[in-house]
Amino acid sequence: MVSDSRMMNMVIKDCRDVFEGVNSLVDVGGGVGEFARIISQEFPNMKLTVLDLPHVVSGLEDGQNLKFVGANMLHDSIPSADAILLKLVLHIYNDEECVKVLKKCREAISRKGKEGKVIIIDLVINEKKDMHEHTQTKIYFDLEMMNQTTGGREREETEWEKIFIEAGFSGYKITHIFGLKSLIQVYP
Ligand SMILES: C[S@@+](CC[C@H](N)C(=O)[O-])C[C@H]1O[C@@H](n2cnc3c(N)ncnc32)[C@H](O)[C@@H]1O
Repeated sequence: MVSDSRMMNMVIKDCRDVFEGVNSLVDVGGGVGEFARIISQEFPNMKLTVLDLPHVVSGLEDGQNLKFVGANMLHDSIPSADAILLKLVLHIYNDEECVKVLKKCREAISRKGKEGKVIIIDLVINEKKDMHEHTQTKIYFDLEMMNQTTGGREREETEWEKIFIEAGFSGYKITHIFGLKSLIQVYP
Protein backbone atom coordinates (compact mmCIF):
# COMPACT_ATOMS: atom_id res chain seq x y z
CA MET A 1 0.00 0.00 0.00
CA VAL A 2 2.85 2.38 0.83
CA SER A 3 4.52 1.72 -2.54
CA ASP A 4 1.15 2.14 -4.28
CA SER A 5 0.76 5.52 -2.61
CA ARG A 6 4.26 6.52 -3.75
CA MET A 7 3.13 6.12 -7.37
CA MET A 8 0.38 8.60 -6.62
CA ASN A 9 2.61 11.56 -7.54
CA MET A 10 1.68 10.63 -11.13
CA VAL A 11 -1.98 11.00 -10.19
CA ILE A 12 -1.33 14.44 -8.75
CA LYS A 13 0.40 15.45 -11.99
CA ASP A 14 -2.42 14.12 -14.20
CA CYS A 15 -5.29 15.28 -11.97
CA ARG A 16 -3.87 18.44 -10.44
CA ASP A 17 -7.17 20.28 -10.96
CA VAL A 18 -8.90 17.85 -8.59
CA PHE A 19 -6.80 19.19 -5.68
CA GLU A 20 -6.58 22.86 -6.78
CA GLY A 21 -8.60 25.14 -4.46
CA VAL A 22 -8.77 22.52 -1.71
CA ASN A 23 -7.46 24.19 1.45
CA SER A 24 -7.95 21.26 3.80
CA LEU A 25 -8.18 17.53 3.20
CA VAL A 26 -8.62 14.47 5.41
CA ASP A 27 -7.18 11.21 4.07
CA VAL A 28 -9.49 8.68 5.71
CA GLY A 29 -7.85 5.27 6.08
CA GLY A 30 -4.68 7.04 4.98
CA GLY A 31 -2.33 4.52 6.64
CA VAL A 32 1.02 6.00 7.65
CA GLY A 33 0.45 9.10 5.52
CA GLU A 34 2.46 8.30 2.39
CA PHE A 35 -0.06 9.81 -0.05
CA ALA A 36 -0.76 12.75 2.28
CA ARG A 37 2.97 13.59 2.29
CA ILE A 38 3.03 13.58 -1.52
CA ILE A 39 -0.02 15.88 -1.63
CA SER A 40 1.56 18.12 0.98
CA GLN A 41 4.75 18.50 -1.10
CA GLU A 42 2.73 19.50 -4.17
CA PHE A 43 0.31 21.74 -2.24
CA PRO A 44 2.32 23.18 0.68
CA ASN A 45 -0.53 25.44 1.82
CA MET A 46 -3.07 22.64 2.13
CA LYS A 47 -3.85 21.44 5.68
CA LEU A 48 -3.73 17.65 5.67
CA THR A 49 -5.06 15.22 8.24
CA VAL A 50 -4.52 11.48 8.07
CA LEU A 51 -7.17 9.47 9.91
CA ASP A 52 -6.49 5.81 10.56
CA LEU A 53 -6.96 3.31 13.38
CA PRO A 54 -5.16 4.39 16.59
CA HIS A 55 -2.59 1.56 16.48
CA VAL A 56 -1.65 2.50 12.88
CA VAL A 57 -0.96 6.19 13.56
CA SER A 58 0.35 5.92 17.11
CA GLY A 59 3.90 7.28 17.33
CA LEU A 60 3.71 9.06 13.96
CA GLU A 61 4.86 12.65 14.22
CA ASP A 62 2.77 15.51 12.93
CA GLY A 63 4.42 17.78 10.36
CA GLN A 64 3.92 21.47 9.70
CA ASN A 65 0.74 20.99 7.66
CA LEU A 66 0.19 17.30 8.35
CA LYS A 67 -1.51 15.84 11.35
CA PHE A 68 -2.43 12.28 12.35
CA VAL A 69 -5.70 11.34 14.03
CA GLY A 70 -6.37 7.91 15.51
CA ALA A 71 -10.05 7.05 15.02
CA ASN A 72 -12.42 4.43 13.68
CA MET A 73 -14.16 5.71 10.54
CA LEU A 74 -17.15 3.43 11.15
CA HIS A 75 -17.87 4.80 14.63
CA ASP A 76 -16.14 8.16 15.08
CA SER A 77 -16.79 11.43 13.33
CA ILE A 78 -14.46 12.60 10.58
CA PRO A 79 -12.78 16.01 11.04
CA SER A 80 -14.28 18.82 9.01
CA ALA A 81 -12.44 19.73 5.76
CA ASP A 82 -12.92 20.97 2.18
CA ALA A 83 -12.34 17.47 0.81
CA ILE A 84 -12.14 13.92 2.06
CA LEU A 85 -9.95 11.32 0.38
CA LEU A 86 -10.66 7.59 0.47
CA LYS A 87 -7.96 5.64 -1.36
CA LEU A 88 -8.42 1.88 -1.58
CA VAL A 89 -10.65 1.99 1.48
CA LEU A 90 -14.27 1.47 0.43
CA HIS A 91 -13.49 -1.81 -1.32
CA ILE A 92 -12.80 -3.37 2.09
CA TYR A 93 -16.41 -2.65 3.14
CA ASN A 94 -19.89 -3.91 2.27
CA ASP A 95 -22.44 -1.46 0.84
CA GLU A 96 -24.02 -0.70 4.20
CA GLU A 97 -20.64 0.17 5.75
CA CYS A 98 -19.69 2.27 2.70
CA VAL A 99 -22.91 4.28 3.06
CA LYS A 100 -22.17 4.77 6.76
CA VAL A 101 -18.64 6.06 6.04
CA LEU A 102 -19.81 8.22 3.13
CA LYS A 103 -22.51 9.85 5.27
CA LYS A 104 -19.81 10.80 7.79
CA CYS A 105 -17.71 12.19 4.91
CA ARG A 106 -20.69 14.26 3.67
CA GLU A 107 -21.10 15.68 7.16
CA ALA A 108 -17.36 16.48 7.31
CA ILE A 109 -17.47 18.56 4.09
CA SER A 110 -20.81 20.24 4.86
CA ARG A 111 -19.30 23.59 5.93
CA LYS A 112 -17.94 24.00 2.39
CA GLY A 113 -21.47 23.72 0.93
CA LYS A 114 -21.67 22.58 -2.68
CA GLU A 115 -17.92 23.22 -3.10
CA GLY A 116 -16.93 20.31 -0.88
CA LYS A 117 -16.18 16.88 -2.32
CA VAL A 118 -15.16 13.34 -1.55
CA ILE A 119 -12.31 11.97 -3.66
CA ILE A 120 -12.30 8.20 -4.02
CA ILE A 121 -9.43 6.28 -5.61
CA ASP A 122 -10.48 2.71 -6.20
CA LEU A 123 -11.34 0.20 -8.92
CA VAL A 124 -14.39 0.55 -11.14
CA ILE A 125 -15.27 -2.62 -13.04
CA ASN A 126 -16.33 -1.74 -16.58
CA GLU A 127 -16.51 -4.82 -18.80
CA LYS A 128 -17.74 -2.86 -21.82
CA LYS A 129 -14.97 -0.22 -21.85
CA ASP A 130 -12.01 -2.04 -20.30
CA MET A 131 -9.61 -4.35 -22.08
CA HIS A 132 -10.52 -7.97 -21.32
CA GLU A 133 -7.27 -8.50 -19.33
CA HIS A 134 -8.06 -5.50 -17.11
CA THR A 135 -11.54 -6.82 -16.37
CA GLN A 136 -10.05 -10.22 -15.51
CA THR A 137 -7.60 -8.62 -13.07
CA LYS A 138 -10.31 -6.49 -11.47
CA ILE A 139 -12.50 -9.57 -11.00
CA TYR A 140 -9.52 -11.37 -9.45
CA PHE A 141 -9.20 -8.47 -6.96
CA ASP A 142 -12.96 -8.72 -6.36
CA LEU A 143 -12.53 -12.38 -5.36
CA GLU A 144 -9.57 -11.45 -3.14
CA MET A 145 -11.64 -8.80 -1.33
CA MET A 146 -14.43 -11.33 -0.83
CA ASN A 147 -11.92 -13.80 0.69
CA GLN A 148 -10.09 -11.32 2.87
CA THR A 149 -12.93 -9.14 4.16
CA THR A 150 -16.48 -9.54 5.40
CA GLY A 151 -18.43 -8.02 2.53
CA GLY A 152 -15.69 -6.04 0.78
CA ARG A 153 -15.73 -6.09 -3.04
CA GLU A 154 -14.84 -4.29 -6.24
CA ARG A 155 -17.76 -2.43 -7.82
CA GLU A 156 -19.23 -1.51 -11.20
CA GLU A 157 -20.23 2.12 -11.83
CA THR A 158 -23.93 1.42 -11.14
CA GLU A 159 -22.99 -0.12 -7.78
CA TRP A 160 -20.89 2.92 -6.85
CA GLU A 161 -23.73 5.22 -7.92
CA LYS A 162 -26.20 3.36 -5.70
CA ILE A 163 -24.11 3.89 -2.54
CA PHE A 164 -23.46 7.55 -3.40
CA ILE A 165 -27.20 8.18 -3.73
CA GLU A 166 -27.96 6.26 -0.52
CA ALA A 167 -25.39 8.38 1.31
CA GLY A 168 -27.15 11.54 0.10
CA PHE A 169 -24.74 12.75 -2.59
CA SER A 170 -26.10 14.46 -5.71
CA GLY A 171 -23.49 13.73 -8.36
CA TYR A 172 -20.13 12.21 -9.23
CA LYS A 173 -17.45 12.22 -11.93
CA ILE A 174 -15.20 9.27 -12.76
CA THR A 175 -11.73 9.81 -14.24
CA HIS A 176 -9.62 6.87 -15.31
CA ILE A 177 -6.11 7.13 -13.85
CA PHE A 178 -3.05 5.01 -14.59
CA GLY A 179 -3.14 1.26 -14.08
CA LEU A 180 -6.45 -0.21 -13.04
CA LYS A 181 -7.65 2.55 -10.78
CA SER A 182 -10.17 5.33 -11.18
CA LEU A 183 -10.53 8.63 -9.37
CA ILE A 184 -14.14 9.43 -8.46
CA GLN A 185 -15.12 12.91 -7.32
CA VAL A 186 -18.39 12.77 -5.39
CA TYR A 187 -20.39 15.96 -4.83
CA PRO A 188 -22.90 16.88 -2.09
C1 LIG B 1 -6.24 -1.01 2.05
S1 LIG B 1 -5.50 0.10 3.19
C2 LIG B 1 -5.33 1.61 2.26
C3 LIG B 1 -4.31 2.52 2.86
C4 LIG B 1 -4.06 3.82 2.07
N1 LIG B 1 -5.28 4.58 1.87
C5 LIG B 1 -3.38 3.52 0.76
O1 LIG B 1 -4.04 3.57 -0.29
O2 LIG B 1 -2.19 3.22 0.79
C6 LIG B 1 -6.90 0.46 4.22
C7 LIG B 1 -6.57 1.39 5.38
O3 LIG B 1 -7.77 1.65 6.10
C8 LIG B 1 -7.49 1.56 7.49
N2 LIG B 1 -8.72 1.20 8.17
C9 LIG B 1 -9.42 0.04 8.07
N3 LIG B 1 -10.52 0.08 8.82
C10 LIG B 1 -10.53 1.30 9.43
C11 LIG B 1 -11.41 1.94 10.34
N4 LIG B 1 -12.50 1.32 10.75
N5 LIG B 1 -11.12 3.19 10.74
C12 LIG B 1 -9.99 3.82 10.31
N6 LIG B 1 -9.12 3.27 9.44
C13 LIG B 1 -9.38 2.02 9.00
C14 LIG B 1 -6.42 0.48 7.58
O4 LIG B 1 -5.68 0.57 8.80
C15 LIG B 1 -5.57 0.79 6.36
O5 LIG B 1 -4.56 1.74 6.63
